[in-house]
Amino acid sequence: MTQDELKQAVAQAAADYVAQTAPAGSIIGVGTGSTANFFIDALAAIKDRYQGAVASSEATRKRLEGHGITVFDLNDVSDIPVYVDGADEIDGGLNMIKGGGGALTREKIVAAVAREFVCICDASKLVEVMGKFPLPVEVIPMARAHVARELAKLGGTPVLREGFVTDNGNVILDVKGLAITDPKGLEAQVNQITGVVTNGLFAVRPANLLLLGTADGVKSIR
Ligand SMILES: O=C[C@H](O)[C@H](O)[C@H](O)COP(=O)(O)O
Repeated sequence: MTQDELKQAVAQAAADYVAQTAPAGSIIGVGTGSTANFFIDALAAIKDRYQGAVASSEATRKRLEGHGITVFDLNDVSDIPVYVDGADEIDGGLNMIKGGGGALTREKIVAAVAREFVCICDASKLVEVMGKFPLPVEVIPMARAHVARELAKLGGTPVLREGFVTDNGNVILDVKGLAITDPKGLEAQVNQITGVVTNGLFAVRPANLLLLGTADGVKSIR
């Protein structure tokens, strides 16, 4: 199976899971990225059961609307039974690195409201210790140099994502060389740096369920 076929398989498994568990008339949280895009396409087939969705990025909002799915402002929504999104890396404790597409902050906000986080990945994303994938950190532009110096003190090598601006008007520093043995501690530590909006570690709020696309089929890991 190709990587895209694995992503499509987990996206379909997630849509089936949503159909089984999310109450009719509810609002679904939707992530960002190539795997989430396959999920949006699968969600379109069952869209009439739901009121609509909350999007974690402008790209996701456009794709949802392209399928005729109503997109709600998160401020108008108090209950999201399930949030479905991909990840750049995920470990056995279902902690994740996200933000390869730069949508980490809105993803973290929607995930914070959701009752359940379902992560959908192909098998290449499951790792023992996270950190091979550079950790994305969203930063207020005027704080870029200060935050970079502070991240270097933590042992990382921050690299500005050139020519990229987030949906929130900020920049991204991708931090290489971090061995993430304490994901929750590092998530909190990086978020303490003044000028950081948030970082791509999802450990304070890890996934509840991983649907992993493998050559032997989709595996469910809790
Ligand atoms: O900002 C992007 C998101 O965190 C994505 O969920 C993540 O980068 C994984 O994307 P993909 O499914 O394209 O590998």
